[in-house]
Amino acid sequence: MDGRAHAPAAGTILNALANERGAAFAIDLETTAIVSLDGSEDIRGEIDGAPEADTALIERCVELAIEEYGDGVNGQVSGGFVRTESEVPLAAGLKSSSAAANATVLATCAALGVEADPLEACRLGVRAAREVGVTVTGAFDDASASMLGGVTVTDNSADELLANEAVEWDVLVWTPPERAFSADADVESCRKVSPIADVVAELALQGRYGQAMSVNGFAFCGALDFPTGPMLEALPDVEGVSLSGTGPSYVAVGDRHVLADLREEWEIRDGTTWLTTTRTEGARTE
Ligand SMILES: Nc1ncnc2c1ncn2[C@@H]1O[C@H](COP(=O)(O)OP(=O)(O)O)[C@@H](O)[C@H]1O
Ligand SMILES: O=C(O)C1=C[C@@H](OP(=O)(O)O)[C@@H](O)[C@H](O)C1
Repeated sequence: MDGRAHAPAAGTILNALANERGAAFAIDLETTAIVSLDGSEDIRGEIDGAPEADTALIERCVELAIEEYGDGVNGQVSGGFVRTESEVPLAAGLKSSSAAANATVLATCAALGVEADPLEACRLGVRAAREVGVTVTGAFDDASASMLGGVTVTDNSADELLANEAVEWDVLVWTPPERAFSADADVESCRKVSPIADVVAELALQGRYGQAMSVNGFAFCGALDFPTGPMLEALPDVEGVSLSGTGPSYVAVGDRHVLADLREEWEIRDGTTWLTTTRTEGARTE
């Protein structure tokens, strides 16, 4: 019993580490999960190109999805194999963990021959992320953007969707070579910027996403000690620019020509850039 699914990565509008409200947008770079289910005792995970990386998240996603949706298979399925392939690096602030969890839950459902409700499937992946400790708030903001596409604004304390809007933007992403695991982020420092995060949440709920992003970027570069230089290179010509998640990537949105010029500046530094777009379609089964 095999299944395959894809889920997009995402960029940040509001980091939820300050007050548990977050906002994110899906981008056109994706993670694929391939799941094979059988009657074996255990679930084995593999991450393409990252043999040392922790596979607990995707293994727990398969396990929870079998528990939740496996009724019809009458004990024929107890274990299996899951493999992810990703266009974005892990722990770079581009929500690879949310994309991997969504793709894995949907691929498991496909293997079981079940069509899951997208938000239910998304909350299952968030539960797995909490259980294996790869998240601070559960990151329902990132997970819902990846599952539904477009922009989402959420309350991660209740895994509640506050807004979801399809947007068509050009997007520039820069990922430096370093990695920053969300679970290691300085949460106490992020909580200090919660009055600013409240303003960002209001801007996001009014649909003023670009301004929200830029305010978020300055606040969280300060809280997490990332440079504001890449933001100042982008402003004032872009619509919005921010540190994405807990870093180290930055994302900018705006006119494609402006982003192409900005890419030349960001490319002077080490790392990788992508000139891409938002995704209005979220995760999907093949
Ligand atoms: N493509 C992937 N496949 C499987 N697990 C992944 C993948 N990407 C991330 N993860 C899991 O999520 C953890 C990193 O999560 P996090 O620090 O939130 O990074 P990100 O910003 O990329 O989501 C990894 O240690 C790994 O357990
Ligand atoms: O673990 C978490 O609760 C979160 C991690 C951050 O994202 P990254 O995983 O991209 O760093 C942040 O943007 C998000 O709002 C909440």
